[in-house]
Amino acid sequence: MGMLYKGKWTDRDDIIHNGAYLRPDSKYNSSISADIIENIANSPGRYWLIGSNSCQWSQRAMLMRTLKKLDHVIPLHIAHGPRLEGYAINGGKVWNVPDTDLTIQHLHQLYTLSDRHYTGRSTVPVLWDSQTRQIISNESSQIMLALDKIKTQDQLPLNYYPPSLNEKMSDMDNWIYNGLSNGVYKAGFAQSQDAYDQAVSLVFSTLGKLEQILTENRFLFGPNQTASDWKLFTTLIRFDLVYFTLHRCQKRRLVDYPNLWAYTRDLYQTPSIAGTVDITTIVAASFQNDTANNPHNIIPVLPDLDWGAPHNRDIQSASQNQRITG
Ligand SMILES: N[C@@H](CCC(=O)N[C@@H](CS)C(=O)NCC(=O)O)C(=O)O
Repeated sequence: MGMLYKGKWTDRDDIIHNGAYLRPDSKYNSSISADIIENIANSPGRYWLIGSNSCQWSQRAMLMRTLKKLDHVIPLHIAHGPRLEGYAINGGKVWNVPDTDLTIQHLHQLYTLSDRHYTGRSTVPVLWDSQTRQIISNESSQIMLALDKIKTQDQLPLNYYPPSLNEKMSDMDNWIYNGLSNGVYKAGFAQSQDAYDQAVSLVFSTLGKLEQILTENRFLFGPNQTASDWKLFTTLIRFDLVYFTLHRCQKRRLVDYPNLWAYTRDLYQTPSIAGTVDITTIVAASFQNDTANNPHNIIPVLPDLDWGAPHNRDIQSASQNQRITG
């Protein structure tokens, strides 16, 4: 896949250790300051979100932008195209870095614009400050949290991080990340049987426990959606399409878990969300860019999944269906 080393693109990877995949921490991982959050609201068009339609981490940030009605405040650029040096920024063509006369072709060039000695992976999503030409964050969870805090006039007063759930959400997010959301990558990128076995076992024990939790609750923490649900959603929606086959997580499909499958449809049917899900690109880009698992670049035929089928989960908590505001 390749990465930047001291500002230069190299073939190094640094992600497999003893046969196991180890996702490096994002380099711009700190929490986004209150000043920047205020600036985002007050300077529409200054901060850009760069994401990819195939990537579950990008989709988390893109979802939050949509849920919080920030589309006119934070422009979105979708990175796509052949990955010659990591992510192409604009389908193989050049892209004008916003508010500059600079053009780039690869995502990694945005990283070296921000820090010309950057060492690390160049990943999406990126929150980019077009004024200072700096990456503000390349960590989806920090971007989500910051977007949730932005207040604009025409926004619904929704809060996906209710303060009362702070600790519980953080525990839930870590558990789901380790077992499932990153677990499917540990399974898919494993280079030893042992590493694969361990990862897959954790994937399915996590799914089993989630199925249980969703027997009692419409969403992870009750009748209201939280950011934890949206993080989980971006993994679940890819499960039968990509992780089941390409990453060999094939003990059970998402559709074999009645609660999880209905829960995923419930989230998918939330207004404006379907527009952030590009099934065709999720499948095509995942299969075309994983030459280790799919050397001939064959894109599989999509499974028949009816995302629009009634989910019937609102019945469960109709009496308590009040939004948390904040
Ligand atoms: N922890 C990061 C992970 C981001 C990430 O790994 N993105 C993948 C795409 S799904 C990527 O850009 N990979 C390119 C690479 O590792 O070179 C986040 O949640 O934002």
